[in-house]
Amino acid sequence: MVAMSVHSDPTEPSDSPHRSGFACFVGRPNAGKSTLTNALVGQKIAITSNRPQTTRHTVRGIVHRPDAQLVLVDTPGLHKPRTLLGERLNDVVRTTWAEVDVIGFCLPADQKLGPGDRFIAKELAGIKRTPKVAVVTKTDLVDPKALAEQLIAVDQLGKELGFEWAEIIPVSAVGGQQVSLLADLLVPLLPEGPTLYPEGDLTDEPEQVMVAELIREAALEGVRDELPHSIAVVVEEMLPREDRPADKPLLDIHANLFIERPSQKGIVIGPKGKRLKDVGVKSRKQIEALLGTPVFLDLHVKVAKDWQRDPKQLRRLGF
Ligand SMILES: Nc1nc2c(ncn2[C@@H]2O[C@H](COP(=O)(O)OP(=O)(O)OP(=O)(O)O)[C@@H](O)[C@H]2O)c(=O)[nH]1
Repeated sequence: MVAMSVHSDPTEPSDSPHRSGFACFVGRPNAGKSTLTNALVGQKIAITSNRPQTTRHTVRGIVHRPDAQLVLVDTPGLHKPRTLLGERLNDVVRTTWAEVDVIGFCLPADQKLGPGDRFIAKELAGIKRTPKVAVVTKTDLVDPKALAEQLIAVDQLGKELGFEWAEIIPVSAVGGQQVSLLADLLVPLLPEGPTLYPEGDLTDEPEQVMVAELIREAALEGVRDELPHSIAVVVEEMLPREDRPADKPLLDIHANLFIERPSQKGIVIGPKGKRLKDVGVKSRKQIEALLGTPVFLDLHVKVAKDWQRDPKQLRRLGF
C-alpha cells in the first residue's frame, strides 16, 4: 500500500494502547536518512552532509507523542568493506537491524534503483521478522510521474526478493511533506509498551560524541574528496571553566582531529591556519547551540598513521 493521505491528528487523545520501540533507517549513502531523522525529531540531532558516509556513530533521535515513543537509530551506510573500519561499520549496521522493531528503507526519489539498493534490499529480505517500510525520500526533487514510477519500482523490488513492504511512503524531509504521516505509520508497527526515555530527551547519544561529530562535519566541508574517510575527531575533555561567575559559565572543550598522513595536515589546517580556524569557529557555534552554553574550543590536528587499518588505533578513536 502506498500511503499518501494524512491520518488522524496524533495529538488527539485516543483509546489505543501506548507503544514504544526502535526504528532504524537504512539505505545507501546520501539517501537522506539523517535529514529524515532530524525532520522527525524536529531538531538537529543526526549529522547531515552532502558527502556520503558521514554518519559514523549510531545516533538516536527520540520522537515523543502522547500515544507513543519512537526511538530512531541512525546507522552508517552499509557498503563494500575495503578496510577494517568498513567491516566494523557493516557489523554495526547488521547488529542494529536485527535489534529494531521496524526498519525504514530509504530510497531517493530522484535516482533509479541501483545495485547498491538491491544489495541492501537483499540483506533486508534475510531479516524475516522485522517489518520493513520503504521510504521514498526527496520527493521535492521529482515530478509526480517520476515519483509514481519510483513507487512502482520499489514495490516490484520487494516482490522480486519475496517479501511485502509493510508500507511504501513518499516523503520530503526538506519540504516537510508526509513526515508526520511517516511517524503515524511507524507507530502501529511498534510493540505496546511504556515510555522508554524521559519527556524532552531528544537523544541519549553521549554529548562528547555529538560534539565530535559536529567538529568532524565542519572539518569535512569543502575538502578534497579523498580526505573525508581519513578524518576522525575525539573529544578528550569537556570541563566547566573554574572561577567563572554562575551567570557567565564557560565550557572548555579539548578535541583532537586525527588524520592519517602528515601530507593531509596542510589541507586541514590551511594557509596560515585559516581553515582550521574556520572549522573551530563554525563548530563552536553549533556546539554552543547544542549545549546551550558558551564554549572555548581547543582543537589540535594530529597524525595517527593509517588509523583505519590499525585495530588499536580504531579502539582509541571509539570504533
Ligand atoms: N531536496 C532534498 N534534499 C534532501 C532531502 N533529504 C536529504 N536531502 C539531501 O541529501 C543529502 C544527503 O542527506 P543525508 O540525510 O545526509 O543522507 P544520509 O542517508 O544520512 O547519508 P549518509 O550519512 O552518508 O549515510 C544532503 O545534501 C541533504 O540535504 C529532501 O527531502 N529533499
